[in-house]
This record gives sequence, C-alpha cells and structure tokens, in this order.
Amino acid sequence: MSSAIINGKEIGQEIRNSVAERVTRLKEQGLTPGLAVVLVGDNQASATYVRNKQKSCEAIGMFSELIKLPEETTQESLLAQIELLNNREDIHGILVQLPLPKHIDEDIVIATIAVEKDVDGFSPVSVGKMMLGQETFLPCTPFGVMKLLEFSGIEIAGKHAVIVGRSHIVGKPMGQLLLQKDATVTYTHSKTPNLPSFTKQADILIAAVGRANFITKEHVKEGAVVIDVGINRDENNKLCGDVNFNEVDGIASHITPVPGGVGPMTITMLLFNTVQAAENKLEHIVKL
Ligand SMILES: Nc1nc2c(c(=O)[nH]1)N[C@@H](CN(C=O)c1ccc(C(=O)N[C@@H](CCC(=O)O)C(=O)O)cc1)CN2
Repeated sequence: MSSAIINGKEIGQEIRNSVAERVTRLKEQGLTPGLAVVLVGDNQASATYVRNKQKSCEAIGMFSELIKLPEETTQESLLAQIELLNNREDIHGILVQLPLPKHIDEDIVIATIAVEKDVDGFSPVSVGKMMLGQETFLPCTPFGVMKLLEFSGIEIAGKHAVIVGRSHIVGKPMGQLLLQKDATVTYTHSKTPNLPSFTKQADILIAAVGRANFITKEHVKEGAVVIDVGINRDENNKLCGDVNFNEVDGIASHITPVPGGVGPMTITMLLFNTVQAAENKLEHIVKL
C-alpha cells in the first residue's frame, strides 16, 4: 500500500486563506502589512523564490517591495539599506534572500535586521528566543514542517524524531521545535557513521541534508513519517528531494512529496510571520 501524501500545497493554501482574513482585518484598521525583500546578485533560483514571495504577498493583499542590488554591492551599503528598512513605518517584515555573494558576511547582515521585523527568524536574538521557548518569529521552513505535522494529525509527543542535517536555517531549529513538542530528538549529519542505524529508529524522519535522493529504503522504519526538506535536481535535471520517494513510498506511513510538500509551506509561513509582525505593531500603537 502507498504511503499517505502530506500535501503542502493544500495545507499551505488553507493557512494562506486564514492569513488573508487577518490582512483584511488589519487593512480595515488602516494598516497594510508590508514586506521588504532584499535580493543581492544574479542567482536565478533566488530570483524565482523572491518573485514567488512577492506574488504570494499580492495574492493576499499585502504590500511588498523588492530591493534588488547588484552582485558587487558592498557589505557596508547592504547594511545601510537594512538600517533604512529597519526605520520604515510601512515595512513590518524584512528578509534578505540567501545565499548572499561570497564577499558578504551573512551573519553580520542578518544580525542587522531589527528583531521585530526579522520574519525569517534567522537573527541571533530570534534564534536565542526560540531556543528558550520565548515568543518570537520561527524560521519559516521548520515552522512549516510543524504545521504540516499538526494539520496531518501526527502525534509528536513521545515520538523519536531523527533529523538528518544540521544547517542553521533548517536542521538545528527543526530539532528544537520538535523537542519543545516533547519529541525525543536525535541529530545526524554528513559525518555520522552508520547513518541507517539512527534513521531506522525514527518515528519521524526529517531529511534536510541537501543531497538528491539520499534517503533510501534502508534508512526508513516501517510506518515512519518522512518529511523531505530537500530541493535538488537529479541527473536528468528534474526537481527532487533528499528522499528517494519511489523507494520509501509504501514503507513510510506518511511522506511529503517534492515539489508540493515542504517548499510551499516556507512561503506560507513567511506570510504568516509578516502579518504577525504587523499585528504586533498595531498592538504596540494601541498600548501606547
Ligand atoms: N531568506 C531566506 N532565504 C532562503 C530561504 C528562506 O527561508 N529565507 N529558504 C530557501 C529558499 N526558499 C525561500 O527562500 C524556498 C525554496 C523552495 C520553495 C518552494 O516552494 N519549492 C517548491 C518547488 C519550487 C520549484 O519548482 O523550484 C516545492 O518544493 O514545491 C519556496 C521557498 C533558501 N533561501
């Protein structure tokens, strides 16, 4: 029997509908949520993601502004742009599309974004608050995975979650969010010896390793929930995840496809965070 498909497009749309209602309510109170998207250089994939983010903002009535800077932009002038956005009243969320050109230090750039506008949830303050379980913006991809599990009725408490990958934007925060929901979490990565001996124990397996079709049937326990965060191209240039879908289908109880699984949730949760940032601003004004 085939595994149940966790459909990120459908779940994402349901969340976007409720975010759109929140946008309408904010506009009735005279506030249009605004997102600034900063794109540096000519990376084609980044340009596509940014276009999709802007289209998604428009579709739910939000304002978005693209700040497109050339590849040779200096770190100093990028930081100056961010400072301007930090001070703009009409901008509630700021995101700097990653990766940045090699001559720019991503950590310094991200740390310059005001925490109340850090809708990607990447800044050191946002990450620290997340680790402490304090209210903050959660990074969009792991946040999206949590929503996929929630909307699919998958129990997390008491389950063994194994993460393959330890990136700052997916693997590390993913483990923290699952831990906060009482999963027992194991982190694995490219230098973990005998990887299947770990992944085979997973009730929830998160593949975020960035290697096409890397997770095969030998890595997966019968009945596991398999979440594929990867976006890769295979040898035929076809879009694929980190999980070999055809091999794992039928072994897992649930599986996310690529495309149409985790990917659409990343942009959905960005919209969610930006509307939250605008609502926070309004509450702040009301309190004053
Ligand atoms: N500042 C940020 N930079 C990057 C992030 C991020 O969250 N913030 N994540 C990734 C790229 N990304 C968003 O920016 C992203 C990747 C993939 C998708 C998506 O919808 N994927 C589709 C397939 C798209 C395709 O056809 O190529 C899917 O999986 O169905 C959305 C957003 C790195 N940079």
